[in-house]
Amino acid sequence: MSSTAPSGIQDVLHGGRLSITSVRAEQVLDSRGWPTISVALTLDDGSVHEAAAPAGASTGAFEAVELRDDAPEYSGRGVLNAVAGVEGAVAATLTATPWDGIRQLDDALRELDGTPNLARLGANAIVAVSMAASRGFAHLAGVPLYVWIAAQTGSDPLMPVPHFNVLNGGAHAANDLDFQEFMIAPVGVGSEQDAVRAGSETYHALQAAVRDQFHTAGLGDEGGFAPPIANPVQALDLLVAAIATAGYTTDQVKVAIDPAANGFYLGDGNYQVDGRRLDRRQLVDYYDGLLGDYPIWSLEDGMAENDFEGWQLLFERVGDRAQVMGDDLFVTDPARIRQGAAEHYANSALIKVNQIGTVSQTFDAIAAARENDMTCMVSHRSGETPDTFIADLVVGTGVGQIKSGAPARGERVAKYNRLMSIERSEPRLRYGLR
Ligand SMILES: C=C(OP(=O)(O)O)C(=O)O
Ligand SMILES: [Mg+2]
Repeated sequence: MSSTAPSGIQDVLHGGRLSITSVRAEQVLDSRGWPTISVALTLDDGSVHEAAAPAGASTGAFEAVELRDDAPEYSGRGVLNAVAGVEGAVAATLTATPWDGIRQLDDALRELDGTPNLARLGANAIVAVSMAASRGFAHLAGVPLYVWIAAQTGSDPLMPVPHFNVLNGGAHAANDLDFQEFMIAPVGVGSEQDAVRAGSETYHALQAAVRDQFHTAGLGDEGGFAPPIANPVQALDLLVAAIATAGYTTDQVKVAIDPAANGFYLGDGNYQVDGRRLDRRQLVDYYDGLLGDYPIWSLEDGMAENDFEGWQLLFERVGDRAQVMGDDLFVTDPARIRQGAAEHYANSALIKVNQIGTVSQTFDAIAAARENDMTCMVSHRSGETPDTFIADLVVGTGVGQIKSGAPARGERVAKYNRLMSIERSEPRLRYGLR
């Protein structure tokens, strides 16, 4: 544990039993304007702890599933059934007994749901309850959420490198760009403050270029620009030019991409990128070329979630030069991460709390990655709320990387602002990659 933790790790681990007196849930809107669920837990000391579920658009087939209403309202995407489940069965369970720890509470939620993928109560309902309960436990321990998370996971807190998604394509934008995310990562600056500044300055340099060249500043779901381009090379040229225009070198600010290859997988080992059909070997050649030509340090979901042969080819070719990361491949599932390590699919795992559904299983996913010398990046979803849980999660687990979209739009910057606030409150925390 870091020297930054308050005195007595046992106090943090066992701040007391969580006595929940009431559970409230409601339907609110996410950043795409679709309903999501927000939960508030009241404790016996009168304190209230809230959390809201995010929602993905390019979801993996093996994720825990959301519960959406089968009703005409909100095109069937309402969450009133999820709300009713939380205020009914979940509330009855949570208020029946005090809770010793988050794992005990999460296990009870899973048992109550009774399905492997949380389909009955909904992963959206359960994740919001689990995050709100974590805040309750941190409150009992009298420490910031990230300190409680560090104690739960035996981690050294670390300020992460933010990965700003500044050009959007795929399922997150209306353009013809097959690759979903083009991110800038200030790996070579000295602090979170400096990283946010680099992200903001590069974002604005890019904005000027996009306006100038395409006469538009239209945005994708994560706040990045979505100009009418189709070729990933054109996107990377824009990015590298913006980094230089903003006055940074590519040692200071590198690039990360999430092609989200499920979105352009044709099946049978074939993909379609910018109108060209590529088999898995040709796609690996293509990535290899991009890694040679551009300062790309991290490549997420380069292959489709079921193209295991493709993952092995990709990892063998570029795994010594780049972070090869599984998102839809691993879905924050400890068992899938372990299997991926054993089969040499990747050296990194993306971490999304709502993919697995509970906070304690998210800790398990990070532990599984660590056991196998894999890195992790904590991630938002494309549909978000101003909830900042993931900012504390990334600092507390000390994994050193986060992605939360563009450095613009309230639901994205809430996380970056929380990171800077943690850094201001604890300036001794180191910034950088793990
Ligand atoms: C954040 C992502 O998108 P979504 O939330 O739509 O799955 C992603 O694919 O990494
Ligand atoms: Mg992804």
